[in-house]
Amino acid sequence: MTLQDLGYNDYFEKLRIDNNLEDFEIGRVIAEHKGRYIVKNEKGEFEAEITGNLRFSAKSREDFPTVGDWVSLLNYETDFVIIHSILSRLSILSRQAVNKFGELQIIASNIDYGLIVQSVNRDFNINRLERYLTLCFASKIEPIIVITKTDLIDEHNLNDLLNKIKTRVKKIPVVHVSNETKVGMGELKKLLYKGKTYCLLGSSGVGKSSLINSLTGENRMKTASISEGIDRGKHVTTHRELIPIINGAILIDNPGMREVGITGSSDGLESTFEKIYDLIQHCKFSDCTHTSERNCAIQLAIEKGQIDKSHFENYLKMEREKEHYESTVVEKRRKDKDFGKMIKHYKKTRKSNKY
Ligand SMILES: Nc1nc2c(ncn2[C@@H]2O[C@H](COP(=O)(O)OP(=O)(O)OP(=O)(O)O)[C@@H](O)[C@H]2O)c(=O)[nH]1
Ligand SMILES: [Zn+2]
Repeated sequence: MTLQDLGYNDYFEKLRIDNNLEDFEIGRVIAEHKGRYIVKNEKGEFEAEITGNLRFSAKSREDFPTVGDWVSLLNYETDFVIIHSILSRLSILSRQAVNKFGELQIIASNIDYGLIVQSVNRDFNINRLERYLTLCFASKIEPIIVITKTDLIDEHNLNDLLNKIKTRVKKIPVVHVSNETKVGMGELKKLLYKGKTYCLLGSSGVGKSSLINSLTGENRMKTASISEGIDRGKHVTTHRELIPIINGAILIDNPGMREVGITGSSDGLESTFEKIYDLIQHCKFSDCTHTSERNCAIQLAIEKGQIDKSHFENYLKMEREKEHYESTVVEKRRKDKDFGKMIKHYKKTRKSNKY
């Protein structure tokens, strides 16, 4: 397997040269577990740890490697390497859950496309679809909508559902598949490009694992755990979280991915609600709430059927959440800072009161 097969390209090669890393080997992080990593390159798979320097200079979670990262390597041993640096990331997917330092939890990096998966039955929900879109835009990941389990409804109902998506979601590819009959798989395959990295986003039970099996052509869930003699004799079970799929594309799937939160809000609303942002710019009332004012640009557009009322309502909801989310993060940071100051002050007075 070459670096290109793992997703390496001219962009990262330029980064390597610009950062004077020509003398280093390069690899991609394919798994992470409690500060230990598996890195893969054309020479094989290696267990890895970060240099002390990287550890001590790290200011936040973002400064540690994550699955999908391209890293420069030191100290080649038979099966062990040291991660010397992380090439700057093209995209970062993080969990909206905020840790005690007010940081997001990073799930994976350098993902090109996000397959947003919803099934035609109970799970189908356009508001949620817009949430996932927003998450993708905020993460710099290109979204593709994949509707699954199409074998469970007839053609008429499927078209209804696809039309519903079309009226609310513009400019995003939508494909529909069945993991049972494999209908539509050909269309999805056309969107899987060689050397591009994908991830699957969607609720539990929508058919993500089945889709992985369809796209790898093997029962991955059986082959995922490989017990190997890494860590010098100690046997650990490692899940490779970066999976080669058809067409030479790459899929990142890890436990965190399944928990990607879409409850908190994020940036990216401008792209999901592009038309609404545009209309707001053109609303002639500067202090308009766009909810009840007469001749408000938004209200007029809704009346004329240019935008969907439910689309606008989802926008309002997500905007409110975003504001709430941002204020809690600011508040949290302020409190942590105050606490830090208090500790400092306490230590200082304790010192000066020594005798
Ligand atoms: N009829 C039908 N059933 C499907 C299809 N895809 C998946 N299923 C079934 O739906 C159930 C859930 O599928 P999974 O692939 O495990 O769903 P998942 O998204 O991976 O779920 P989590 O692992 O919980 O995140 C299983 O019983 C599958 O057999 C499909 O295209 N058609
Ligand atoms: Zn208005």
